Amino acid sequence: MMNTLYITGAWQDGKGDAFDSLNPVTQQVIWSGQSATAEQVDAAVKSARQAFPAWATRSLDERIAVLEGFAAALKNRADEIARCIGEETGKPLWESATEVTSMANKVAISIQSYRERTGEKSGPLGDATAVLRHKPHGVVAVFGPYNFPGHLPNGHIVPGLLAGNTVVFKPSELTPKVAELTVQCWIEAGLPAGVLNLLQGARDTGIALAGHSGIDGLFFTGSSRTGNSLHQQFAGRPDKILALEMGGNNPLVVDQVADVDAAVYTVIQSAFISAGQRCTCARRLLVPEGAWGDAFLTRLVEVTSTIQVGAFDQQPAPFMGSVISLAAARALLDAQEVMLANGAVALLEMTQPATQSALLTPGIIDVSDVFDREDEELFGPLLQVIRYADFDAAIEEANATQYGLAAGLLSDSQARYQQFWLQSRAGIVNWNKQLTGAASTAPFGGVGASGNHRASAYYAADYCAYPVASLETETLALPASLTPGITLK
Ligand SMILES: NC(=O)C1=CN([C@@H]2O[C@H](COP(=O)(O)OP(=O)(O)OC[C@H]3O[C@@H](n4cnc5c(N)ncnc54)[C@H](O)[C@@H]3O)[C@@H](O)[C@H]2O)C=CC1
Ligand SMILES: O=C(O)CCC(=O)N[C@@H](CCC(=O)O)C(=O)O
Repeated sequence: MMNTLYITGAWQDGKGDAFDSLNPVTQQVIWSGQSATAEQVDAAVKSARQAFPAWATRSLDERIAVLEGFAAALKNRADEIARCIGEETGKPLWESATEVTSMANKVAISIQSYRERTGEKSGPLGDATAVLRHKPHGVVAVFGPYNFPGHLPNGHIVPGLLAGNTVVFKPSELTPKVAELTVQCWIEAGLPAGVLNLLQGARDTGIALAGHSGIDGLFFTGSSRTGNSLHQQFAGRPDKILALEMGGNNPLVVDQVADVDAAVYTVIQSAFISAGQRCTCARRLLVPEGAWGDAFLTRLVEVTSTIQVGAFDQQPAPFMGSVISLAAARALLDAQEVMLANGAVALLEMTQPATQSALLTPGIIDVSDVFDREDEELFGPLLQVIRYADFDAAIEEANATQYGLAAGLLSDSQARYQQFWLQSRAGIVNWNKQLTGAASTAPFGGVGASGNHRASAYYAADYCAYPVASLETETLALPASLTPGITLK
């Protein structure tokens, strides 16, 4: 147990509670360490503060060179990092590899976005020049979730550093090893000491970092519950920037389409990729009442029951790996049990083939007759079906959520899509495409309980810097005509 925190360019032991990271399928310990204490949180924030002026005043090209070095380090170690993601989260290797690619691609996309959204602009205004430039906030905390332990914190860290901020990174306590490897790549890229600091730990470490008076902002990806408590912690601090990317209870509406198998495939990609552990996953599938809807569901269940579930390195490769932990598996099974007790019908029951492994088989349950359905995100491979009488009712049901991250329609009718797009309240609205797999070249964020109007991905540049408007002229001179009431004698 050593060297798990990275502060002022040096690895050091955590002095707080000990914790382990487990392979969710085998329960083998793959990382052990101790969390940061409040003193170590303080040291990390001070380290970032000290490093800030020099990093912020480096030229953009110098910062870009370090970022490009980081992308190169990721590519050099791509197999090792993908393996680590697979081992720590349970994600199949093919999928973990795409996560590393997304991390490396984030660099070029962030540079383009920085130039386009927060670059420099100028033009004549009267006898002066009006200039728009952007400045970094200072020291920012980045909090990551476990489901994309590399890609999602990276989506805050890369644009944050590019803009000139220094960072204190607190990854999920369920994925400390991926975070450690990521920081090693930054070190290989030559990032100066103090510019990025790593604090390992769980909720208490997070609370200490979020409440530290020395941070200028916090960029968060995680659950709505944690995001809400951070928002409360930031109450009365309009001087600090808070970007919250949170969960969803995403609807996918199926209309009576011609290509049933294409619809089935798209539903599976939306609901069960990453074992249902994406914030964009479809949680509620809205299917028309009647014979066509019955036949569609029969086919969906038939194909879903053939989905291969297995360990991250199983060959041939599975489509779905495990959920993150035995505790998460238990909570999902309990939630299914409660819904079944409340009148839901299992079309395909989600099961746990082995009690000491977090592998779950995909489940589909019809909750149409459940009275007072809970509007909660169930973060796993459990899809809830709701039957609808007509298209207006489907849209009403789709919007019946406190969240507003993603919503989708599978339909052969453009007119229906236009209606759906106009009436949907969500930050991602797709037509005949899976809900998951959003592009980093587009903004990414939700409304309602899914976010606080600070979209990430391509728009992350916006919350990483603030605009400074200047009126400039090299010569200080009197105007041609003076304002009435002033006399210069
Ligand atoms: N909108 C988006 O971009 C995305 C949202 N998510 C959401 O993330 C969730 C899954 O990730 P989890 O790791 O379970 O999220 P989580 O909210 O449990 O944890 C996220 C981070 O916050 C920390 N944390 C937990 N409680 C805290 C507290 N009270 N104060 C400060 N920090 C605290 C955790 O240690 C972790 O680093 C899902 O709800 C999912 O929908 C995941 C990916 C993308
Ligand atoms: O952040 C980006 O660069 C683009 C958004 C993205 O990658 N979204 C993914 C993952 C979101 C999640 O964890 O759930 C997606 O839409 O599948």
